[in-house]
Amino acid sequence: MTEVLEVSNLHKAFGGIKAVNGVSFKVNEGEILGIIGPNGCGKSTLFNCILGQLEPTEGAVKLDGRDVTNMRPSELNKLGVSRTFQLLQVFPELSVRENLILAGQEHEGTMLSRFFGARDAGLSAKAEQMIGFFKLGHLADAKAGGLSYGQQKLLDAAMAFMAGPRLVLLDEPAGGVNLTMLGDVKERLRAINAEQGATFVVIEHNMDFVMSLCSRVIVLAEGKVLAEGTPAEVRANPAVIEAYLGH
Ligand SMILES: Nc1ncnc2c1ncn2[C@@H]1O[C@H](COP(=O)(O)OP(=O)(O)OP(=O)(O)O)[C@@H](O)[C@H]1O
Repeated sequence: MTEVLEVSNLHKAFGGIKAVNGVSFKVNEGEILGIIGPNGCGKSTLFNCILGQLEPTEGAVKLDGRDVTNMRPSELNKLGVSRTFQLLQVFPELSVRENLILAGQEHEGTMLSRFFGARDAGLSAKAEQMIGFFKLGHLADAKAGGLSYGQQKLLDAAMAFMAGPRLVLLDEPAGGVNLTMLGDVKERLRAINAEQGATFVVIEHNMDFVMSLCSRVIVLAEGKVLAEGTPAEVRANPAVIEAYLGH
C-alpha cells in the first residue's frame, strides 16, 4: 500500500507547554483518517505543523516519501496538499462559482488574483465539475455570504478540491453544521474520496461524524497518541472511553 503521509515523532512546544509530544502515524493512499481528542489535546497544532504553518520543535513530515518538514504552505500546495478551514475562508460577496475559480487560481500560485476578482483562468470547467459534484448547481450564481452555514462548508470543501489534490486536511468539516446538512457533507466527502482517490485527514469534534466517515481513527490526549484503530476498536478502548468518550 502506498503511504501518502508519514508523521514521525513530531513535537511542538510553546514554552513549557508540550502541545504535540511525540506523535507518529502514517496515512495510506485513499484512506480517510480521523484525528479526535479532547479540547487542547494538540489537534490544531499537529495539523499546523503538517501544513507548514508552524515549525515543529522536533520530528519529521513526509509526503509520498519525500521530507517536507517545514516546507511553506504554498510549496506543499504545489505538491498536492490542500486544506479546508475551521473558520470558513469563502468570500461572502462573491458567488459560489467565483469562489471556486479563485480557489483554483490560488492553488495555481496566483494569490493576488484573490484581490482582483474572478477571471476564468481556464478554471470554469473545473468549477462546474465541483459545483455538480457538491450539488451546488442551484446556488452557483448566489453570493456565498447568503448560503446557509452547512452550504458554505460544502463550498469550502469544494474549494479545497479545485486543484485535484492528493492529500486534503479537513479541519472540523462538521463544526456548526446542522443535522440535515451533516449527512450531505459526509456523503459528498465519501463520494469524492471514492471517485477521485484523494486521501483525507480529518480533525473533528463530532464523534458520530468521525466514526461514520473514517476508516481509521487516532485519538490524541495531552499531545500523545492514546489509541489508534478502526472506529469500532477505538470506541471499545477503555483508555479512550475514560479520556474522551466518557465525558
Ligand atoms: N500559539 C500558542 N501559544 C501557546 N500555547 C499554545 C499555542 N497554540 C496552542 N497552544 C496550547 O497547546 C495546547 C494544544 O492546543 P491545540 O489548539 O493544538 O489543541 P486542540 O486539540 O486543537 O484544541 P481544540 O479542540 O480546542 O481546538 C493547548 O494547551 C493550547 O493552549
